[in-house]
Amino acid sequence: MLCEEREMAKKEYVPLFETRKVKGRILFRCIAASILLGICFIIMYRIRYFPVGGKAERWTWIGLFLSELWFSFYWLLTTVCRWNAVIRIPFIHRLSQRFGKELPGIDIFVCTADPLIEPPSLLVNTVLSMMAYDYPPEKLSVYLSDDGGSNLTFYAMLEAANFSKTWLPFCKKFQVESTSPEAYFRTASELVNVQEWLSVKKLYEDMKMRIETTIKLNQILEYIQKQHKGFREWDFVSSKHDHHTILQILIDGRGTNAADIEGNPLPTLVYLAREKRPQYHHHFKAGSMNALIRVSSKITNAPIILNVDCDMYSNNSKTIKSSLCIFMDEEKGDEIGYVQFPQCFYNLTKNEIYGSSLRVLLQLEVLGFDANGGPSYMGSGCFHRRETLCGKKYEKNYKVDWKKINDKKVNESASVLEETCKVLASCTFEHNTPWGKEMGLKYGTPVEDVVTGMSIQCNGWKSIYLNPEREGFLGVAPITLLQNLVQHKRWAEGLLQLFFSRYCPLLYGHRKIPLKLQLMYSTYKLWAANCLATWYIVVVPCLCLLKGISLFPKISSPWVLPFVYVTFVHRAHSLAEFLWCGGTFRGWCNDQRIWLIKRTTSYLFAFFETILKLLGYSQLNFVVTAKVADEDVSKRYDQELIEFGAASPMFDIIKNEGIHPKPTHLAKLTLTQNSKV
Ligand SMILES: O=c1ccn([C@@H]2O[C@H](COP(=O)(O)OP(=O)(O)O[C@H]3O[C@H](CO)[C@@H](O)[C@H](O)[C@H]3O)[C@@H](O)[C@H]2O)c(=O)[nH]1
Ligand SMILES: [Mn+2]
Repeated sequence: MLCEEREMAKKEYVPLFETRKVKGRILFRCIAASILLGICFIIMYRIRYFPVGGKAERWTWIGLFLSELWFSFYWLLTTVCRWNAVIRIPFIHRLSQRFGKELPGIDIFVCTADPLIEPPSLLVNTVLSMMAYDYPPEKLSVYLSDDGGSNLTFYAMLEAANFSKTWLPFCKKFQVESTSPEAYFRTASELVNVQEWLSVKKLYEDMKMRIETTIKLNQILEYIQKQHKGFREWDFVSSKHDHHTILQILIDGRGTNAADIEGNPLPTLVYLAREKRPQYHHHFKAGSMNALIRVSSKITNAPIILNVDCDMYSNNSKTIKSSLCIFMDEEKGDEIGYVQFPQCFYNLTKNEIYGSSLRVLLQLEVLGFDANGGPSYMGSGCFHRRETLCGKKYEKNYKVDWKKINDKKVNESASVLEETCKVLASCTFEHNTPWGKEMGLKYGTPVEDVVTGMSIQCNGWKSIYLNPEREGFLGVAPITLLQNLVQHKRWAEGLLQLFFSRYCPLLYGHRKIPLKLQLMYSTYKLWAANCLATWYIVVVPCLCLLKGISLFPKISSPWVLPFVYVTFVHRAHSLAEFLWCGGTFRGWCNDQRIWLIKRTTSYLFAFFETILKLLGYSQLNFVVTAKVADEDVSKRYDQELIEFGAASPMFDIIKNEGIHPKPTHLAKLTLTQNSKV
């Protein structure tokens, strides 16, 4: 009988999302096979023609051979990433039909760390865009974690809470996209209703001006301070590194006071600055996320958590619903731990001078992850199941009863919650608990996202990648060369450290995730390790040319063919991929240049710092990427000029490198470069 019922249910089942295979994989596999053949010939050549002459010849030959072997191995890893690929298509209308009023609560976590390099006006836009999702407001809550512990940020949030009363009904009425006011007023070409449009725009601009003036003044005027009890908390704050927990529920979505100008309910909005004391490590973003997980569990406790960086505003009001199509699919949804959206950027220029769109990675390679267990967690634009994030292991036949989850109610008043939840965000709360290890985001690494995602997959969950045509989230890509290199150094270093830790995908993931996924993770974790072989190839053959040592076959020899073939086809394939992902030819050339620069600077520094850390000589650190720049810098960025900005040892390296051998060339590059090199 039961069996029959199940059969019936199966027949009626209409999926909420669909999986499609990416085309062109057979062609790719043929190309890969031909490159592999070429590599075999190169290896044969290296062995057969091993020089018998001088010592220098032999050693340089061995060095080159090892570099080539490394590159071949690395190429194999990248080929695994591309072997199969899938895309997912959610059916939002089916979700609404089927679940109507039974949609689950969503807690949105936004993290910020510093009001100077992550301006509150940017943050306000992110928060407003999140509050304006096309989703029942009583089921939506936005939590901000302020690691800067700044009353300026708090003030900006109050302004956001206030403006949301006008902004949300406006978005709803005119179906605004994007729901970030800044982005909307920057790009909206059509005036929906001139009067209303202008008045909301004016309200927004006034608010922005008030926030920016306050930031410039660097203090909150007295009359503003009187408007909210929360400001009094700062009377006891000595510095951003030394203060108690500040928790303020700015909008209590359950209350009757929480209504917009048209009387509709508003989402809950919470401000949290967790406790900080100099003697306790705060574990950067992972620490603040874990504090948010605990605090939110007592206030709204939504079963799904969306996490974004402070600059990543929502660009698509349907994003929550698309992600729910995955989680709530009756057949495949229950095994999904998280749904990741790509990190897209609104400030990219046409030819992406710094290659910061990560185009091929986000549009192609990650589809390979998805075909083999799921994408890595990328820190922003990711929907998690709360229990998965808290360390729950997947059990076969696990089923969520969405109705039951919806029924939880919290009765305490906002002010009681503010007091009772403080302890959850204190420095000592996590002592002798599994937080940071088995629960929540993992500590001890600057790439908490990657390791947390991988451990969720090792707990038996799958993940899914959604990349809708209209981007789900848009953020700020770093706009100077140094910012780019420093960001990549943080990533490469964090990833390599993981490779040498107990979280090495080959060991930690053994028998828990598919082998292919283990190898894909390794590709990223070994980014930094590329620096040595790259340096060798950049420097040694040139020196050998000067010394008359021959390392490659003569043009007339047939052995030259595999070298030419592999180089040419490999690069042509890379170009084709780049264009397929929507890039330009020049963009690809820029990407190649930045690729070489990164490999010889960021990765080199990351490599040696990892070794120092392994030996215990260096400490963990997280350099937050700036999200503002002065006007001149932005202008040069728009003109696609490389910005060197502050001095850095990384630049000394570029100066001496093969790409631009003459220092004068570098100076010229600074001033006049327009990506022609
Ligand atoms: O002590 C800290 C440091 C950072 N952050 C926040 O973490 C986010 C990411 O920092 P950012 O400097 O923008 O790093 P990115 O390199 O742009 O971010 C990517 O890489 C990080 C790991 O290296 C992940 O944490 C991010 O989610 C991911 O988007 C920002 O919102 C910060 O405000 C904190 O909350 N506390
Ligand atoms: Mn960022």
